[in-house]
Amino acid sequence: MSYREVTLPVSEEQAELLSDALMELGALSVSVEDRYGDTAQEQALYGEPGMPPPKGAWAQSLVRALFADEAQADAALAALLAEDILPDLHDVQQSTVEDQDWVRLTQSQFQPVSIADALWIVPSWHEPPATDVPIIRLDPGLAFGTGTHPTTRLCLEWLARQSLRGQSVLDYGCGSGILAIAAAQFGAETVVGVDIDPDAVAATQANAAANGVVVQADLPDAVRNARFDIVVANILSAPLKLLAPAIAAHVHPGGWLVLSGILDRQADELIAAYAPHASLQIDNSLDGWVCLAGRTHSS
Ligand SMILES: C[S@@+](CC[C@H](N)C(=O)[O-])C[C@H]1O[C@@H](n2cnc3c(N)ncnc32)[C@H](O)[C@@H]1O
Repeated sequence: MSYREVTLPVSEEQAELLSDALMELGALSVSVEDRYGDTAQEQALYGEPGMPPPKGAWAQSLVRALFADEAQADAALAALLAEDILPDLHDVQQSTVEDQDWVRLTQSQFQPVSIADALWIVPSWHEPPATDVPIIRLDPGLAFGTGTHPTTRLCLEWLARQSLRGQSVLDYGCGSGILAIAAAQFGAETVVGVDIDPDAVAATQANAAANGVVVQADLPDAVRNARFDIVVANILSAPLKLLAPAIAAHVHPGGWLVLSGILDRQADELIAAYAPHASLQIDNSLDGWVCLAGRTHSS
């Protein structure tokens, strides 16, 4: 069995109208994605404090609609033209999508990941490797962080190089809780994860419990006046810059601040934004991303 996929490049304003129209016209599913996803031009749609609320689509979006067959896809496109929702079929593409075991296919994309020979991240459907190093059991879910993304990996590698015994660690923007769980498994005494997304807070709580470690997960307000020996924040350049005073204020004087989610070309700007609070340097880079680390000023 196969399906017919129709792909339409659209502007932000058109994305919702077109998605609704495609569903009305019998699409089995419709998804909207960043036309420039996974490139240097990709856009984040976070609702950051002090910034406009998140939008429903990207400036240049791709709408993908799945139809039962080619005839239904053609009929839907004809209706969009007749209704003047589409001016022409110039940039519209169609392709055949073979039916597959989607669960198995998704699972096959998440293999066990080894971090610096110091940690394994293993999905629940895989046998854990025979190893002496800590293992995090983690499945992809609603919250970001499976260990496969370079920004997460860079933070995990930094944590793996530290001696965390007796240290307090804050994972700012904890997503799945992967960094917080790793810190706890590496021996940190107190570990807290905060996130503006309640789904991420719930995911961190569930993942920490599933891995048998104690991580306190909450919304950022819960740690308003708290300080830690180490703060790791894997967010993105724009929010990291905006939050510089707030994030830096969570680090004890002379403690470590580790920032990720930063493209190579954004490193200097971030180092400058944090200069009043900490002496950051590029710790490591991977696939165009850098991780910055440094100690906060002593007083
Ligand atoms: C790229 S994910 C990182 C997840 C995980 N820490 C990792 O390294 O894989 C960024 C996370 O930061 C959260 N986030 C974004 N802006 C934030 C903010 N202003 N305060 C707290 N969390 C934020 C997002 O909801 C998301 O879960």
